[in-house]
Amino acid sequence: MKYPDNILEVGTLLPDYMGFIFWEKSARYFDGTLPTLPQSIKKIGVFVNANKEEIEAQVLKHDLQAVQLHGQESVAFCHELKNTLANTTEIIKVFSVDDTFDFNQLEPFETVCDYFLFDTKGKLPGGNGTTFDWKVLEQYPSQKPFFLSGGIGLDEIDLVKQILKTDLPIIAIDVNSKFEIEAGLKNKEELDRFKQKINF
Ligand SMILES: O=C(O)c1ccccc1N[C@@H]1O[C@H](COP(=O)(O)O)[C@@H](O)[C@H]1O
Repeated sequence: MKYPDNILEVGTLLPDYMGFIFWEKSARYFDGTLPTLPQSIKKIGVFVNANKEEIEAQVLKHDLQAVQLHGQESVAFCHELKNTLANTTEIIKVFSVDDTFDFNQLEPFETVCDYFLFDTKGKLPGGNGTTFDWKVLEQYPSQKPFFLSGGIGLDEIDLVKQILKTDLPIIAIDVNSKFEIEAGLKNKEELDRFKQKINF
């Protein structure tokens, strides 16, 4: 999300989370002032290999309830960040998935983040607009709840409904570029349709 009026408009749909990209190279880069959203919506800051001070500054400035680490952040970094943010901010660690993804790499992150997020491996760190083959998630070895992400749009409604019927601990369906009129500007009507259809 990027534009205040659009943020407020989408806020009326009461998503559980709303994300703001703090990676300067993104067309969705957010450097404005956040309007006041309903309290139930947790604001996520999305970062790519940012340093601790930068993350902490944005958390304080925008009163973020969660940070999404969308780069190659290490276990030690997540651990340090968790202590710095005094456990009051959720830490979501992103993994870029393809058919060869090794789920063993998750284990050391178990104790240093609150959620995993699985996005599709692509040219960009995120926002590639492509899905990965969710069949690989049959190998998911953990109980930790995760966000399902990567190129999810209206065409994926049936697949989303199917995967939500499995035992996988999916806590959120994360949508982005497939619901855009232009980068950062979301189509509220389409988001509403998606939300009603998946009824999550
Ligand atoms: O959207 C971006 O520009 C972006 C840039 C850098 C890191 C993450 C980014 N977006 C996140 O990527 C996933 C998947 O998005 P999409 O559905 O494939 O467009 C999502 O979490 C976005 O917040």
